Amino acid sequence: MTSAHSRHETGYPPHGLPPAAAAVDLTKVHCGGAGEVTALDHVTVSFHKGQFTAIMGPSGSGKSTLMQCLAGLDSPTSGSVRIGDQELSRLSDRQLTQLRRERIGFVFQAFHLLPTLTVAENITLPLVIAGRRPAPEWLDQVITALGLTQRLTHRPGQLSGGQQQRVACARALAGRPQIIFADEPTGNLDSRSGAEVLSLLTQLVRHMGQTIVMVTHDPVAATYADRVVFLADGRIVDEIRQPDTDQVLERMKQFDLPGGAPGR
Ligand SMILES: Nc1ncnc2c1ncn2[C@@H]1O[C@H](COP(=O)(O)OP(=O)(O)OP(=O)(O)O)[C@@H](O)[C@H]1O
Repeated sequence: MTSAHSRHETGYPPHGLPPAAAAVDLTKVHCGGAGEVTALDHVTVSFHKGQFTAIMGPSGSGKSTLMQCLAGLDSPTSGSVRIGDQELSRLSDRQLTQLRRERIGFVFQAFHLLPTLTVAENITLPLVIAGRRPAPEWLDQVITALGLTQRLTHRPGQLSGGQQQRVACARALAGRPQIIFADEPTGNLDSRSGAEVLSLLTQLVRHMGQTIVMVTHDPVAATYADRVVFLADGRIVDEIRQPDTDQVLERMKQFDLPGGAPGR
């Protein structure tokens, strides 16, 4: 197990390239009916280009909040977020929407496909909405990589859950995003379909240089990643590179122990 370099700093690229995404000293306080909740507490983390990172941690540890802030869907209370060389706080709402459309792909637990559209139409829909023209060669490459060539005229209802999630992955990739954020992408799939989707995500990283950040509760899913970052109580408490299931399970067990977030 590789411990984080310090409790506030983890994941700077060893090769000196700028990261695909980074949070620096990121704090997010949610103000709700029950008062203020510090969901992220001075988090500094970066995500290398061409790497697959999993984010894990107990329920309520801040995983979704971190992903939402990184993707520009939520704004930090303090600290900063960069996608590539672009700091998000400097952008107007309109520029942020444009950045999300052009540079970020999303995959969610629910596939969010439109049932009346074909697979091909679902894949290109975000591009069409954004007024962008799909690049045919790139689309071919994506569709082939995700094994969807024979499914393009099908409707989502004619596909299995795993196939539908592959369509959602193709849709996320269609605009050639710099980074894909995946929130529990296998949460609705049986283990075999989940493994298939995760293998395909891994292929996208290995062969197409895609950068992926995935939130997951599943230790097996996390082992497909190059690196697992652990959050507890809004802080990054550890990371494992080239994880195996035993290491991840062992680390997760510690969260159940009293004071179970060593590294803080
Ligand atoms: N909109 C909100 N308003 C108030 N509190 C919130 C809001 N969103 C999240 N929180 C709180 O912030 C903390 C972190 O939540 P977050 O959803 O980021 O955790 P998580 O690790 O993704 O949890 P889970 O694994 O259960 O999805 C929790 O205490 C949560 O209740």
